[in-house]
Amino acid sequence: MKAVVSLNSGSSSIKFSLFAMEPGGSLQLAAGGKIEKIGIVPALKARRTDGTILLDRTWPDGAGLTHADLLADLFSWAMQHPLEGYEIAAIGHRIVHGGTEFSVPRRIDSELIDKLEALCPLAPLHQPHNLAAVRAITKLDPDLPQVACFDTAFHHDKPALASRFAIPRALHDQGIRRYGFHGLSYEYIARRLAAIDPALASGKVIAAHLGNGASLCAMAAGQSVDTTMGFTALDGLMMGSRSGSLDPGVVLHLMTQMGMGAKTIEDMLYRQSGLLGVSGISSDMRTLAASDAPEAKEAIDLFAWRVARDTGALAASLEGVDGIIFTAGIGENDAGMRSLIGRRLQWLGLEIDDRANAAGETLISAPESRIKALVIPTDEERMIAIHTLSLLQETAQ
Ligand SMILES: Nc1ncnc2c1ncn2[C@@H]1O[C@H](COP(=O)(O)OP(=O)(O)O)[C@@H](O)[C@H]1O
Ligand SMILES: CC(=O)OP(=O)(O)O
Ligand SMILES: [Mg+2]
Repeated sequence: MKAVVSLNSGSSSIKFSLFAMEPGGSLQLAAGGKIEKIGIVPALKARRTDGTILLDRTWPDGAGLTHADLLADLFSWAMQHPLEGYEIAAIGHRIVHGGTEFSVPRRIDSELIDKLEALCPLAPLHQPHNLAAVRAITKLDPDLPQVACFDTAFHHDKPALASRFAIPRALHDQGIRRYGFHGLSYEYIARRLAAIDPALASGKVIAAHLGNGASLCAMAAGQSVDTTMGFTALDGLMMGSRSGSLDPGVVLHLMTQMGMGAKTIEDMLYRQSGLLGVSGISSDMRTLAASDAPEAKEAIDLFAWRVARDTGALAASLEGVDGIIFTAGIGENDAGMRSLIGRRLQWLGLEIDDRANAAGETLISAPESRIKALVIPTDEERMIAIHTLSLLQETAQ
């Protein structure tokens, strides 16, 4: 049977899935897995949908292994152990930055790769890894169709005001504007919410994608109207190792008063800040949650405070809010964090049902809550596969 493979290189993880193309046109997950904790202790797990473990590996001394090293390992394993019964028809990739030019999925060719390469400085934790995977596959099989699915695309049509920085117009015209990211995740959440709670999906919703990268998206009737990330995925919320929004005066001070160069500042803001910088312990929320150190607690509290503060800002963008959705690694799994955020949003009328929250149910708000809260696991890989398949079908016609 023909299949589509999705590759999603995040900042701390590489997620992958193989979807069988069913005769009726639907996509059936056949196998999938992830490499997580890249840069700390990488761990790889892959399993078939029936639960059979295909691969289970950790690299205890692998803090220095890059996305490219781990991808090379994964590809060489996949070449030696092809899933019997499946013929790969195409590979879809999450490409974090599409810039001003790319707002719909595109078939990848060398010209597109060159244009996307130029955007690497705007997403140093993602774009180089995304393109490294594209190139590695081109080398293995130059004729295999590959499709780029952009994280920025979902936000492309948000209102003009939400796309503009208050800087000279000419810079906006040159592309220095608020793009927004995690779009494949939000697109998937919008679709799932329409199936789970259509009335809520047609209202005003704030989705919180809280993973190693973290952002919020304000959605009106399933469309993005505002989001916390901007020109780059450094903006907005505090993240695993990223600072999130920062007074731009700090950057000027670091340069002019402390003699720091651009590369040093980039490393500090992207790789040494966020949960890692504030705790001094780890960028990984599980490690902080298990720690007794006051610095770990402060990092966790700051994370929750920043989420609550920006939720207030997006509620103002939306002029109201009917529901909040938690998703991604922290949002889906960390009931303690959801509870901390929930408490800070009581003023908005949110009442978390502690039992439902601890049990990891879908609806975690209490019946008397004025706004709903839901936990919906994201599936960027499925969204990538859906786009890849529809592009294949369009070009085949
Ligand atoms: N059970 C859990 N409890 C708390 N945090 C978790 C849990 N599982 C994963 N996380 C956190 O989720 C984050 C990774 O999220 P993920 O969405 O997988 O990252 P990426 O942005 O790399 O795709 C890490 O901070 C990790 O500690
Ligand atoms: C855009 C972004 O931050 O992605 P991730 O959460 O996968 O790092
Ligand atoms: Mg991610």
